[in-house]
Amino acid sequence: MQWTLVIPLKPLTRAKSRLSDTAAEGVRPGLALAFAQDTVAAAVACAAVADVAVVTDDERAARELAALGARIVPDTPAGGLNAALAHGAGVVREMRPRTPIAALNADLPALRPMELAVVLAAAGEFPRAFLADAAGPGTTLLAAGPNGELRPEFGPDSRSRHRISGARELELPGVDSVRQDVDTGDDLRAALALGVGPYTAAVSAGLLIPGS
Ligand SMILES: Nc1nc2c(ncn2[C@@H]2O[C@H](COP(=O)(O)OP(=O)(O)OP(=O)(O)O)[C@@H](O)[C@H]2O)c(=O)[nH]1
Ligand SMILES: C=C(OP(=O)(O)O)C(=O)O
Repeated sequence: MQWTLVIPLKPLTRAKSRLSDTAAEGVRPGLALAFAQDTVAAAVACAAVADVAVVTDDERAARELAALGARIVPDTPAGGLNAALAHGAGVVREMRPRTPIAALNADLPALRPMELAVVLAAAGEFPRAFLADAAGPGTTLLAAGPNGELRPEFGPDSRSRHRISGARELELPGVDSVRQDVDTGDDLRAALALGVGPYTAAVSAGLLIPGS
């Protein structure tokens, strides 16, 4: 099965506010972009992925991520993460009516293409499925098969929201890189320990991260 991924990215100057104790205000936009670049590069390199659509209004991110092979979808004026994902999924389905779709967070700097392929193969067994984030209460990937709607419920407690919505939770060993999103300094240390991609490695080399 060949998937289309929908990756949401808010304007870089507003991104990653919970990293304020780890990265100064002037550094956070570049760090958020680096996370997205490593995420998109790994997604594009995944054998199970036919197309990557990034939903963003950020011009710099759009330029850099298009250069990696992503299709850019302008954000919806409705605003908010779930509206952006539903909008992106709608645009994708207009172009490819029966493509399976997976929403993927843009903050997975350790993402490995092989692990993403394992998660997508498992997701393909169910009409809707999701993967919890490494911290536990969140979600990093939500998938819908060829005939299913995404119905995203990202945000606080999205793991239980996705479970309640009827999506199947994927419990898989060996897919840490798909679960390790980065919201806090501790998350960044965990991602660096897994091994991040080249964009995040370059930017985080300039940060003094205690404990890393
Ligand atoms: N296109 C789009 N993406 C969004 C929007 N809100 C959040 N996102 C993206 O959704 C993912 C999770 O977002 P959040 O956890 O809310 O924001 P964040 O920038 O990762 O972190 P914080 O600022 O610390 O909350 C990230 O990839 C964001 O860039 C939105 O309104 N539009
Ligand atoms: C929006 C989510 O991600 P984050 O952990 O980045 O807030 C989520 O887990 O639903």
